[in-house]
Amino acid sequence: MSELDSRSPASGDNIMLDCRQLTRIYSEGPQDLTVLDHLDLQVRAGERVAVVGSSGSGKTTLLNLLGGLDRPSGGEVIIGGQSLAGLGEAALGSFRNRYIGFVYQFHHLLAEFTAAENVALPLIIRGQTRKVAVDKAQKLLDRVGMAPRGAHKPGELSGGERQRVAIARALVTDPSLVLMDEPTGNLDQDTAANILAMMDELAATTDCAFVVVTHDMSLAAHQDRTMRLDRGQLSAV
Ligand SMILES: Nc1ncnc2c1ncn2[C@@H]1O[C@H](COP(=O)(O)OP(=O)(O)OP(=O)(O)O)[C@@H](O)[C@H]1O
Repeated sequence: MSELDSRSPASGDNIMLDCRQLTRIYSEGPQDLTVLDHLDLQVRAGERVAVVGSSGSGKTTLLNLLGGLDRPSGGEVIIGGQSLAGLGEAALGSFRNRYIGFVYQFHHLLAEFTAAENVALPLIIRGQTRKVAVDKAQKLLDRVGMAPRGAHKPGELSGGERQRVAIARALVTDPSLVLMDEPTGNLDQDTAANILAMMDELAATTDCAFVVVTHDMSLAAHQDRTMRLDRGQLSAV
């Protein structure tokens, strides 16, 4: 967080993610659909928050706004003191690459690249040399227990292994915020337990904030707190 710390008033009070009055209205259909309605959420550095809610309640919509993949109809998302509203498209892309890690159930690893190359890619995009990027990628792969499989392409890995590679890729840039959508979906219990243990270690050793969307109540219970999304608002569970 060093670069953000120096320019961030919000990080002084330890709030890493600050959503204020976040509203998203879809206007494409015959009727406007208000999915998020003046939603507030604060997540501290090093804190893990689970978001649960029924299908269609707006969890993906929320994650997309938090990750700067979509723009709100109202309100704002502030990460480490930086309002995403203040960033144009190119700056938003760089900010995302630098400060936000994404882990989705369908991990979108690039099939033609090895696991190590997939993990190194966000650093290469950021302008790091290939050597620096690959060295750091190897460290992250080691951390998720995947170092011996770094030379394999995604098609040669199991679902759980691919998910661990995706987590390494999300963390390789030392993000301030990690957004996870069903990170243990499709995984067997042992692999899911491994991933939970890894998240515990990360939360204890970095000041990264986590927002974890899940239907899995045991995964939710494992986070520091759980919020339920309902009718466009979050409330504590
Ligand atoms: N681009 C869009 N245009 C119009 N409506 C949309 C759009 N994206 C999502 N919606 C609607 O917004 C609501 C919330 O969708 P969202 O995908 O955020 O829910 P969710 O909680 O992630 O659901 P699930 O758990 O089933 O994945 C749904 O009614 C959905 O149909």
